[in-house]
Amino acid sequence: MAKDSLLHITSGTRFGYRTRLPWKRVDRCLVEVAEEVSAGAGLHLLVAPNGSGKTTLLRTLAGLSPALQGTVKAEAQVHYFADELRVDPEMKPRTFFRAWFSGESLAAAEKLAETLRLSLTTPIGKLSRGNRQKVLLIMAEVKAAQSDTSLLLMDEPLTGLDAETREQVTQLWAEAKTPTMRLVIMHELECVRQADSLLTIAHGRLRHATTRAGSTWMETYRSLQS
Ligand SMILES: Nc1ncnc2c1ncn2[C@@H]1O[C@H](COP(=O)(O)OP(=O)(O)OP(=O)(O)O)[C@@H](O)[C@H]1O
Repeated sequence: MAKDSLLHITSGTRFGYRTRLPWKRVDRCLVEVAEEVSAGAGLHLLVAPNGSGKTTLLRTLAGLSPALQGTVKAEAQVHYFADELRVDPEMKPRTFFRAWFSGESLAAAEKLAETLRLSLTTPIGKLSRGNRQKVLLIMAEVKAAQSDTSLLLMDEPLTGLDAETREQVTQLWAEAKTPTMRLVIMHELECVRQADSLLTIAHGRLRHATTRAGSTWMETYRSLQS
């Protein structure tokens, strides 16, 4: 594993799922890794068409499902955040944060809620989609701040957020003090100004660009997809 690399996926690794037919088990491969992938602290975007295997890839990196073949190594505390917060809808963000954090971490979570204009006293089930996302985003930031080195795997964390909040969140990511690698699934590349690399899935292959082809990552994305 290269120095400063927090995530390493060896070439030949295959991501997908297994189905069981009555007489045998069948591997359904969604993503193959032809060239090894290494990435370190910073913001890494995972952008690919619907149904191409992004969530499956992220869940495998999180250890929630096995790789069909090959290995994945993470040299960091791994935290996975699904695309939706699944908790008791009656729970309020304040109670949620108090269940997870105390002391300085709890204070940091409550401060972030204020910064992002999240009501701590509205039941989570009554919050809008964007406001529910804020609970997840705050959770992720405080978790990252608690570890020396973290790998945050986030499935569409910016979905549902208004433009101002997106701006604030990407700013928070850029200013984070602890060495954190964020691998973030997203669909709207336009809202990201600064990122360290872009991963995509094209024709079932994982592709990784560490330099931007044009003024935005969109051009890089298009060239990797072609
Ligand atoms: N355990 C499973 N059993 C059956 N099908 C599965 C399983 N896991 C994933 N799939 C299928 O694999 C495909 C890829 O799913 P995945 O959710 O990883 O894609 P995605 O790129 O995240 O999609 P989206 O952008 O729409 O969220 C989908 O067609 C999905 O239905």
